[in-house]
Amino acid sequence: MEGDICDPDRAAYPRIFPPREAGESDHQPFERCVNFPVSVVLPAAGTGERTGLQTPKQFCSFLGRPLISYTIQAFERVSWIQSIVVVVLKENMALMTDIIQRFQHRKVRVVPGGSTRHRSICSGVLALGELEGEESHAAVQPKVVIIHDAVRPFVEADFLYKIAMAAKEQGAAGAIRPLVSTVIATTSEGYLDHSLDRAKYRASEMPQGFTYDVIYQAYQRCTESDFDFGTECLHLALQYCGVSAKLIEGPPTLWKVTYKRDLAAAESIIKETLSRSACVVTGASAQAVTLAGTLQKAARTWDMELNVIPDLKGDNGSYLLTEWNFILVSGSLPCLSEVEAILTDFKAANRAPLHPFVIVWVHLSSSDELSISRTMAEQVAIMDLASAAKLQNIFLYGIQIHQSKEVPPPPPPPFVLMKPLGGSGKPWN
Ligand SMILES: Nc1ccn([C@@H]2O[C@H](COP(=O)(O)OP(=O)(O)OP(=O)(O)O)[C@@H](O)[C@H]2O)c(=O)n1
Ligand SMILES: O=P(O)(O)OC[C@@H](O)[C@@H](O)[C@@H](O)CO
Repeated sequence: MEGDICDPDRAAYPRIFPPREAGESDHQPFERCVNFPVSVVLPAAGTGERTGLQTPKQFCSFLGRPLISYTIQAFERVSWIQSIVVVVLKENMALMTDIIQRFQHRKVRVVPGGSTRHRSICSGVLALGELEGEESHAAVQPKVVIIHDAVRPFVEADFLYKIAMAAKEQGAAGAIRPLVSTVIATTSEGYLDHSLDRAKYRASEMPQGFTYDVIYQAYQRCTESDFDFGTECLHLALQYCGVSAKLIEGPPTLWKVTYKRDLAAAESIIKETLSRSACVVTGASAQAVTLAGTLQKAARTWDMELNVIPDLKGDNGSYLLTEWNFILVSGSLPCLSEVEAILTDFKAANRAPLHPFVIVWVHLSSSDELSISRTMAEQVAIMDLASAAKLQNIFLYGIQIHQSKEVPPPPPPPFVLMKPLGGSGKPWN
């Protein structure tokens, strides 16, 4: 049914969420989902000439991670998207496969692109009709295809939901934004011919959605000239399938990375949003899970996203590659081995810590017999560990929350960071 609540663990996904615009609705803890198969085509076979860089912009790295990995993650975290086809130049297919493996992306297939964006998108759409390998078990031919430029990393699940639902109803749907500049027509001699009434026009952005049949037919019927010079999929749907797309005004975060300045803007947004997310590792301790749950609820009021996981093993290992702030909550007697283990995991993940990581070790102690000497010894030990971690560009903080057995536990304190033990980095928030 439309709007079914599903995937209540959505918060468990690693998230990059674009800065909230004034008045935007608060982050929803649950995700609306659709009840028909939806797949995504991410055209990423361009060369990014307008950036003036050798590296195509979709492969430019921010905080040790290529731009396209952030875009893929934005779609991966949407549980009702069954599969993602990334379309890259043949010579970049090995690189793209490596990125998928390194950042443990799921539901992703790579296909070769073409000499123009339309040819690349068409290649992705055709691939959705030819399911192969393990994909054929997990995914079916989609009812709706979402097409989204791989260089638009800031896209939210709520907007994708709107586009998918409108595409299913209407056959096609697209994101639009108000024009910033007026559109004018020029004469062949380079003079003004006429200007368009800006109020009547909008900028066509991405994501766009189409029923599979519409976009498939549109590409079957369009001309070579469309393939070579066209820039608008919505036009093909209208021209060759008679489907007039539903237009939905999107948030300003849907902009496309086109010029070098856009790369700098994207990096600052990624950094800003990453500083507002953290991974809480609770271990097996029920006490730690309780505190983490309280923290997660409180963090939402600070516009922060906390992913709560028991450990960093298996699939959760991907957090070591995508998260920058970790809160290790240990309810047992302080065992530095948990901290040492996470530092070892970081080393094994071979993260190039160009920017400081932060690990906050929260130790809940309820024993009244904690001897002063023991506490001192632990503090010295963790400060030594923090000094060693700092050489890896990891700032280790320690917080000890001691509650006596005699006194009922107080409400969890507002999460205030202590001065770093041994580190000297800025508190992460
Ligand atoms: N033959 C092409 C050209 C573009 N794209 C993709 O379409 C998206 C939007 O295109 P654009 O911003 O124009 O990217 P480039 O073509 O790489 O940029 P430029 O025109 O500056 O070279 C990008 O993700 C790009 O990789 C594609 O898949 N295949
Ligand atoms: O023309 P470019 O390849 O730079 O970008 C593609 C854009 O035209 C396209 O993403 C939107 O305008 C929606 O169709």
